[in-house]
Amino acid sequence: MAACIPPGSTAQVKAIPCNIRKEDEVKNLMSSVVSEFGRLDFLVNNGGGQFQSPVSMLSLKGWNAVVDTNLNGTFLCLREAYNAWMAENGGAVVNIILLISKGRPGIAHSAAARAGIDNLSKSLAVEWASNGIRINNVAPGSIYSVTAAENYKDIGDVFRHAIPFTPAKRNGTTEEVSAAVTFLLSPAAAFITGETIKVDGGWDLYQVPWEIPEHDRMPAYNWEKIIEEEDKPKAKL
Ligand SMILES: CCCCCCCCC/C=C/C(=O)SCCNC(=O)CCNC(=O)[C@H](O)C(C)(C)COP(=O)(O)OP(=O)(O)OC[C@H]1O[C@@H](n2cnc3c(N)ncnc32)[C@H](O)[C@@H]1OP(=O)(O)O
Ligand SMILES: NC(=O)C1=CN([C@@H]2O[C@H](COP(=O)(O)OP(=O)(O)OC[C@H]3O[C@@H](n4cnc5c(N)ncnc54)[C@H](OP(=O)(O)O)[C@@H]3O)[C@@H](O)[C@H]2O)C=CC1
Repeated sequence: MAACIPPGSTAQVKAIPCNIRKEDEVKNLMSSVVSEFGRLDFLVNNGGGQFQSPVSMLSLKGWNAVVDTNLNGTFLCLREAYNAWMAENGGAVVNIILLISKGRPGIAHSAAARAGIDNLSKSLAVEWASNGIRINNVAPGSIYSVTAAENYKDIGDVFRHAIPFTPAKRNGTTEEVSAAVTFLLSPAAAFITGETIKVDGGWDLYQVPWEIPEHDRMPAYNWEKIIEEEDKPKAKL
């Protein structure tokens, strides 16, 4: 990242290790930023992820790991950024979530956690408005990155698989996500809070990439049969 800073710029980059699941590490991260740079104007909650699994196969430990990372980690970062700086001085926050409007079969644990973040953002957009804090979400579609591809290599090429489900017929880029994040943090979004921007090439409006096997396990509602059952003599207790 430091190598990307143009010569002559006053921008600085500093890495501070932090596991967002650890309360003390999150507290240290936020207070270190304030003591090092004197302010904390923006927070982007980007850390997150999941593994693919049908819910029926999920252990509680696996569910907890994903909820802890995505929902609890975001909560801790929000609360500590507020305590360390934003309560007194305002700020702008962007949470990176998932496309969730149609559920996310296959990664339901993460979708549930991200839906929690989506709703948390709406609550905080109101709770923290008088502190001068705006909070929004970005929901990426299928965005190719070397690190994400490496994470899913065991279950096939998920990024190639996503292309037919994306009206734009391609994956997005990390720069296209950053553009939306930068907009939401900027004064250009001064009147936007509690909102989610999808950066998905139209994915969310299109199909859900989940095959439902043919089945007849959902019988139609049958009025006559219900009346018949109700007319039968009931057992006396
Ligand atoms: C439709 C198709 C969509 C396919 C998916 C397509 C998604 C595309 C859109 C989204 C893209 C992205 O998000 S890109 C982001 C890419 N990066 C990531 O996703 C990072 C993923 N990794 C993580 O965040 C973390 O490792 C995380 C998953 C939260 C687990 O945290 P921990 O390290 O603490 O947990 P672990 O100790 O590894 O595991 C705890 C338990 O979790 C379960 N567990 C962990 N990894 C597992 C795995 N691969 N398969 C099964 N179960 C697993 C086991 O029960 C583990 O217990 P034991 O059995 O006892 O070990
Ligand atoms: N790529 C895509 O198509 C999509 C991505 N997203 C989301 O976008 C975000 C960025 O993902 P992407 O860049 O693609 O993939 P990456 O795997 O590169 O990014 C995930 C990041 O989260 C960090 N992270 C995970 N757990 C923790 C933790 N406990 N504490 C601190 N940091 C943590 C990882 O850190 P480290 O490298 O140190 O492990 C990594 O930098 C994630 O939230 C992801 O779920 C959402 C939809 C689609």
